[in-house]
Amino acid sequence: MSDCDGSPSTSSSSSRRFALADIQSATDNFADELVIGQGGFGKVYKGSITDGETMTVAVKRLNPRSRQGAREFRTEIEMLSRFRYRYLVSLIGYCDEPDEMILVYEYMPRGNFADHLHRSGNNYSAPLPWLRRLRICIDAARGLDYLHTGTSIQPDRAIHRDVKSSNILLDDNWDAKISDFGLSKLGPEDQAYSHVSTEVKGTFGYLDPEYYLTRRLTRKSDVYAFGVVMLEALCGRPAVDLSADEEQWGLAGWAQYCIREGTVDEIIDPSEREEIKKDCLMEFVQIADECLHHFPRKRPTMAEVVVRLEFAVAMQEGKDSSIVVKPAKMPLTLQEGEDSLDVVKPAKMSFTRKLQQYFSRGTSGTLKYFICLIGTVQCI
Ligand SMILES: Nc1ncnc2c1ncn2[C@@H]1O[C@H](COP(=O)(O)OP(=O)(O)OP(=O)(O)O)[C@@H](O)[C@H]1O
Repeated sequence: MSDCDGSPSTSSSSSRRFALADIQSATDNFADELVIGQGGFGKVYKGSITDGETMTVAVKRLNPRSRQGAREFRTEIEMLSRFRYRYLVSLIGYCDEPDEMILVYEYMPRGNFADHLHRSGNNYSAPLPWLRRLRICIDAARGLDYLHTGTSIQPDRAIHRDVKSSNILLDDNWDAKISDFGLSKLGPEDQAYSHVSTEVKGTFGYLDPEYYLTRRLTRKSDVYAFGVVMLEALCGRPAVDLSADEEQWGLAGWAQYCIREGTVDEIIDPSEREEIKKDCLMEFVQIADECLHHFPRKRPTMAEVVVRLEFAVAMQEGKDSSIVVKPAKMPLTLQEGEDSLDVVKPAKMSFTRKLQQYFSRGTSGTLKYFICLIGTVQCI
């Protein structure tokens, strides 16, 4: 496959620019039988490119009538060329010609998380086991944490702005990756809580009410949307369901009401009800509830969410339940604008090892959290 002449029109030096003829041959000239999805951007095709070896890819072709348009096309290329990580879908290249805007991604054979949770689409076969749902949530949370905090090698930070279950894709091994960066915003630089003022964009059912009211976008809007995804994973219901009774139209509001009333058992996906262990359920529901906190500052960071979901997995697996680590109040003085960390729940001792592994990748935000946690654990 040959590169087009001319340099890319974005700063995407690490993504290839393809000729339209290459994409046409990869997708059998956009054959209908190769369509694997459809979003606001346009149709997505399964394709095959040969560059030395043959590789299966997903090809997203901009519908010229799409409202999303050229800006999001360029944002997607910019973001995915900058942010490369195992929990973010990889952009292989793009085609940018006068009448065509096309994105070429690694192919994710098991489709999106939403189809599996809501029993729709071609990829759905049987209800996902609870542990698989938990692990998918952890992978997605890691992807978002990376986006929010960067690393010492890759210091950029970003807010995704369209976190939802259909933007979590699954590979053959059920490993999950975040996709669809067309609405993402780079920055803010340092503080977990600093914001950018921007037009409200996203998807109904996942929109942070504070962002909607104030247009102040922070990473915590992604955290809110992630809380909705967690509820979808627990309940097997979509974020918005207009076929349900009126008070249940929005999953976030309905689930939070049930949590307050102590009736959360009733909204668990029936296929999971017998499977979920009680302490795991309590931890999971508490994390989701905190992600949906009305005040963005009170929501956890994605780094905290990752750690606490790992605790939830350990509880579900029933590992080392005799040794419990109980984090005390955080000893560090938080700087103006940083998130409160004193919401950490009791956790299991063996977990500190996993924590060390996790934090060894050395992101500044997560490292701070690790120091806080290790500094305060005590065995009981
Ligand atoms: N890399 C990929 N591998 C496999 N399937 C994919 C890939 N990218 C997208 N798809 C499939 O195509 C569908 C549509 O994707 P797309 O990102 O265009 O839309 P969306 O996120 O579902 O909706 P919207 O763009 O309106 O927010 C996805 O839900 C998924 O099922």
